[in-house]
Amino acid sequence: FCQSLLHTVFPPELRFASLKLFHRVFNWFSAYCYYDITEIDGVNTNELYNAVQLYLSSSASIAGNRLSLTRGLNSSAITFGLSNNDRLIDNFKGVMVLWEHVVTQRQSQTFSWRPLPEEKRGFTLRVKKKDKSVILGSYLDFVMEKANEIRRNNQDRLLYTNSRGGSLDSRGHPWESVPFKHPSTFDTLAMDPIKKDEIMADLKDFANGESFYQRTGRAWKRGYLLYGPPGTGKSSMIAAMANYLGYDIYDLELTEVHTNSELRKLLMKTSSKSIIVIEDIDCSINLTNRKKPGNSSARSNSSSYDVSSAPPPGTGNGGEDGGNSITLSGLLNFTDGLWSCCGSERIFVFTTNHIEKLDPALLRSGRMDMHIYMSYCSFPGLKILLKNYLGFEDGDLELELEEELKEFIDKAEMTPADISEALIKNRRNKDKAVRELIETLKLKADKKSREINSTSLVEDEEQEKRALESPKGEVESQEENCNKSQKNDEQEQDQKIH
Ligand SMILES: Nc1ncnc2c1ncn2[C@@H]1O[C@H](COP(=O)(O)OP(=O)(O)OP(=O)(O)O)[C@@H](O)[C@H]1O
Ligand SMILES: [Mg+2]
Repeated sequence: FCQSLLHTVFPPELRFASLKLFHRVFNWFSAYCYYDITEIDGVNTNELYNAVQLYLSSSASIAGNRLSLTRGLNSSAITFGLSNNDRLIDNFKGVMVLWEHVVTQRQSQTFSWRPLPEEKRGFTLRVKKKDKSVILGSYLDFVMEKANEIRRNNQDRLLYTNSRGGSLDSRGHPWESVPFKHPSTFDTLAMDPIKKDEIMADLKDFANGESFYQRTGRAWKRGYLLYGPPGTGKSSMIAAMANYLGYDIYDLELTEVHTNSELRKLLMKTSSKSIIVIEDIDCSINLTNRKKPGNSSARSNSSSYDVSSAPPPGTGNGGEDGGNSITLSGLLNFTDGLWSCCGSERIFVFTTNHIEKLDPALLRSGRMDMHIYMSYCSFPGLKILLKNYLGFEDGDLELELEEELKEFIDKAEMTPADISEALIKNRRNKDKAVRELIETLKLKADKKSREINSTSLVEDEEQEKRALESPKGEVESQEENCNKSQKNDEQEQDQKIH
């Protein structure tokens, strides 16, 4: 009645002014303050709204009588949420706060770049005025952190990639994301079990090492360099790492990044508990020689990356040179410099097929903490594949077949990718699969040994020719050299295997 009286008696301006005054007086005497977290902030989606919704879902599922259920596209879990205009009390460090989910109809469609939903949704947080500092200081950070944790535990990990040409999305982010669903785990990864355990222990130590990193004054990050021939499981290893730790993956496409400062901005927008991946780093580094069309040659020379004249990492301008191209030192600053610490708990993984092509600056100790050689399939690796693809447990395989596999697997130099293909083909008939695999291994081993023989034969012939052509004194020294280089080759191979 009062409201209708107010409507008829007072003009709208006066009504508005009196309401404002009423609110001001009310706020003055009220013991509470209120914070509104709306779903849409201007035209952008408010991330805090989504985080609060997820955070409250953990307590709402226990406390609430009426809940709204949601399941995101491709998500594996259902989240509970507060229904419209429902309330929930939360406790943080002994401080009681009240959350209310407020849903109102949007009055009229105002002009905007994209159509807005008809309902206006938001959370209102009610806090006692005396507790304001606690809440603003750490509660909202805690809510964000908790929401991320819930998302990760729901197996809703994300795979990010940098947008084409460095463009930003509608929310101003340079990363685009999709749900990450790679099924690779350390159980499915075929490699030497001792090496695998070592890597898993290293990852766990890293994830649990907050106090260690704090104590030793090191940034909480770790670098892994995965190298080896194609198809030996480098990408699968990255997926296994992410699944093991529950981290998001940022797959950095270096060819889409044009300047060092762009690279830094990308880094700033990554979250903690994530793996930042640069695949085929050797190919990306070659790209640093790119020349911008139309650049003067002097300028492009100075902005290009040159192995011999690469400035030491961390030397300020870092070869930015007007920001025309991304340089090795820019990349090193990305992983190592001050900016690399703008988040925490991050893992950098670089992969390459040709470690020998990489600049020593990338390989020096302390930069990439662990160098992991992904080798051709070894016998322990093969056993894992036989178990996963055909269900062979230890001792299931006939001794004779096992011996044959053991004999030929190293000589054949087949990648786990090749072997898994061979096993998939005959997975309905286990015995046939093993028999065929042995045949393939034998063939490949034979081919390899013939290749080795033929190359050594050619070398011998060449040596003989040279011996005939040159005077006697030189022959001896050439033979010596040859022996030396053979020895070196052998040593190199030994080192690789170890
Ligand atoms: N070590 C492994 N254990 C189990 N499966 C493997 C392994 N290596 C390769 N595979 C299989 O082969 C496929 C290709 O492997 P992956 O993409 O991980 O190789 P890569 O080393 O990253 O190759 P590239 O150097 O070409 O990127 C995978 O999908 C997986 O099924
Ligand atoms: Mg790969």
